[in-house]
Amino acid sequence: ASSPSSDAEAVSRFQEYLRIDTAQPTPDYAAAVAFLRDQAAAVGLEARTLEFAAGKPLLLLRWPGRRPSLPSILLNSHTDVVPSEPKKWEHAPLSATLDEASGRIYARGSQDMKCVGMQYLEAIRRLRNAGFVPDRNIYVIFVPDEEIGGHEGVELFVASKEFKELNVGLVLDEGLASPREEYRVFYAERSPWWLTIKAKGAPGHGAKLYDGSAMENLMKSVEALRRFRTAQFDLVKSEEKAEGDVVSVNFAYLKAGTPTPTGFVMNLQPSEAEVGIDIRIPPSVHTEALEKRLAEEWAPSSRNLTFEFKQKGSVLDKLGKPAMTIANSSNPWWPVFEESVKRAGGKLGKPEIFPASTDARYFREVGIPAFGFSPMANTPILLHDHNEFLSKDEYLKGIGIYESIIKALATHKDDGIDEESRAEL
Ligand SMILES: CSCC[C@H](NC(C)=O)C(=O)O
Ligand SMILES: [Zn+2]
Ligand SMILES: [Zn+2]
Repeated sequence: ASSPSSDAEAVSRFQEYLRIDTAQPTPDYAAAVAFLRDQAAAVGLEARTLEFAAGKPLLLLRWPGRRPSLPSILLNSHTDVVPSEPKKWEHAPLSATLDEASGRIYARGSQDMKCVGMQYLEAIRRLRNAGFVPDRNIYVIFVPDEEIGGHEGVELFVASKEFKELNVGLVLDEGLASPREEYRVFYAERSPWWLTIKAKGAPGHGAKLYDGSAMENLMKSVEALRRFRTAQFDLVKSEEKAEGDVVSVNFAYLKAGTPTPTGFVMNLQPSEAEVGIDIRIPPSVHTEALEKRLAEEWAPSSRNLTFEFKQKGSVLDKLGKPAMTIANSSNPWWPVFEESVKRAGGKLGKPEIFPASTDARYFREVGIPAFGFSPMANTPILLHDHNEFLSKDEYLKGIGIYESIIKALATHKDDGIDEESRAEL
């Protein structure tokens, strides 16, 4: 159970974690893992640091269950965060300032997703203090590199023998804050495509109108992609489709021109131009069809354009079907999860497709069910934004929610989850 003094301690542990600079592209993973190992020791969990890529540690914690042959629960969080523009924040993003008047804790990672990692540990601390012993093994992992695609983090972990030995039955990973009273829960996600389109073209005088300049070639692509973007966005605005059910297109950067020490040459049409694009594709959309449009319509070689994928995620399982976790009672884990949230006083919205990307896709791809969930209600969605914050009270409420979830998931019942194990007995 919580008390005012234990709550204050939990909040200051959260702030301590937030103050460790794990921003991409140079996250201090060593400091994060050292801090988390201390936390794990204090909670009484076994710890192993695994390193599937040099300098990118993955911390694996274990709370042994009474019946270790049962499928286990894996609680995932990533230790890295996205960079920030400190000057544009009200409180420095590494300060983890607790604004006394509003109760908000400002920090990069306060929503995405240092909150969740620490809430898992705090919930386990409370359950252990109350004498609870899980039936299943409970694993907690703190993983690197999620924000840059997870290739040297969870992608390698899922392929490892260490992972197979865990016999994972269900994964919990990150969700999103909810401005409403209902928590959001996610059963699938869109595929991430990060790509560059490069244009070449004839250089020339800035006063001359001519066809085939690099900028003209590129802007035609940008215009076509914008038309597609508008059509998709209109479906969301008219509430015909949810955010996770349309293709999103956003421009990350534009690069062109001939630089000078003070700016750019203005009367010279450049011979090269480039745009960076972030595209997210729902599981229901055929990526082959989109790739065809990319090659023929958005970046045709006939207009001197080339494209390159920087990230080309897929959300397909081994059979080539969209990797989705069933979020109804035909998946025996679902009612256990759903009821445990309710029991702790939480309300759950309708399960959704996550609009961005998470490491959960790597687990779903190998057939392991995964729910995306971050218990932050009554909170604006500020991940990757300036002034990311989470209120102290929501943070503490989330610990109680995880206490209930972990307790329920850890407990073996005759609910269909452990049919195979029962047959063995
Ligand atoms: C392509 S992996 C990047 C992961 C990141 N996840 C979140 C939740 O912000 C994203 O969607 O951009
Ligand atoms: Zn995240
Ligand atoms: Zn993120």
